[in-house]
Amino acid sequence: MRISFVKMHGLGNDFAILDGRDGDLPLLGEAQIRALADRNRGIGFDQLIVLGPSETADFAMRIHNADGGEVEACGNATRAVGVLHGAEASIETTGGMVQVRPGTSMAEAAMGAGRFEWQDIPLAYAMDTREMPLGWDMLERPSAVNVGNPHIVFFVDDLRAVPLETLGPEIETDPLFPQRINVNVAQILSRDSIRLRVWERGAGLTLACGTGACATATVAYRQGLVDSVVQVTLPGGTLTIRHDDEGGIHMAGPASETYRGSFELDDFG
Ligand SMILES: N[C@@H](CCC[C@H](N)C(=O)O)C(=O)O
Repeated sequence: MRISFVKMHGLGNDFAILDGRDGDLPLLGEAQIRALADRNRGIGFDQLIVLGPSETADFAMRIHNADGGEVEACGNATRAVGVLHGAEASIETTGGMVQVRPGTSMAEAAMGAGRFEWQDIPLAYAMDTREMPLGWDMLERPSAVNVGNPHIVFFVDDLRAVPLETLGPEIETDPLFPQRINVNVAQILSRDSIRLRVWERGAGLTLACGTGACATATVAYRQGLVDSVVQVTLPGGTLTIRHDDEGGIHMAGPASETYRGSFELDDFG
């Protein structure tokens, strides 16, 4: 079976998008997704995005990391899918409902409110974003927030000094996090500017993580470190994150199509 895809990216966080909104896509297995994600032998992407029909929203979006695992939310893909769709839309994800409003090579997305919990266990000290008494080497006293998907956020004085390529996988797979976790390391530059690097669960170091930017900005805002509108700069570029009066998180930033193609499913297991 031949399957068409659209390759897109948001700040260099890249996706292959399969459009099954008319309902005729087969379900791909984890091994097939891993093979397609291979940057030498497959298409190569951080996440595979599968669009489908929805009874509660304009359409549904399922998200798979490069390791094949299905996850709940993806901020950069939300904007990319908005640009692909070309009109304002509500999108059902397993992490909740999101709204997207596309412009030219950019989109704004309403990502919902952050839930201050630690994986399945809402902890008293995590509920109000207080720092948690935990540490991994030079990364200490994180906060945890769920913005559809789970994130842990560390604030540091010098982002460049953090070996995220070694600490990221260690924290992601710590037995404290049975569902694994996205690891954000951030430096506050001013009340409206944050510098951020993210080790993504199931994808590793990426050029940008939209939900990571939302998670980091919302923790920083709740802790009084930044204003309600903040620029979050990742290796791939900058997102604007805004908090509304109800606690909703809004993200704005670029997204664009790279190319279109197709693959033979049998070639990928
Ligand atoms: N790149 C994404 C997040 C993708 C999912 C994440 N790795 C997870 O496992 O939750 C974004 O832009 O938000």
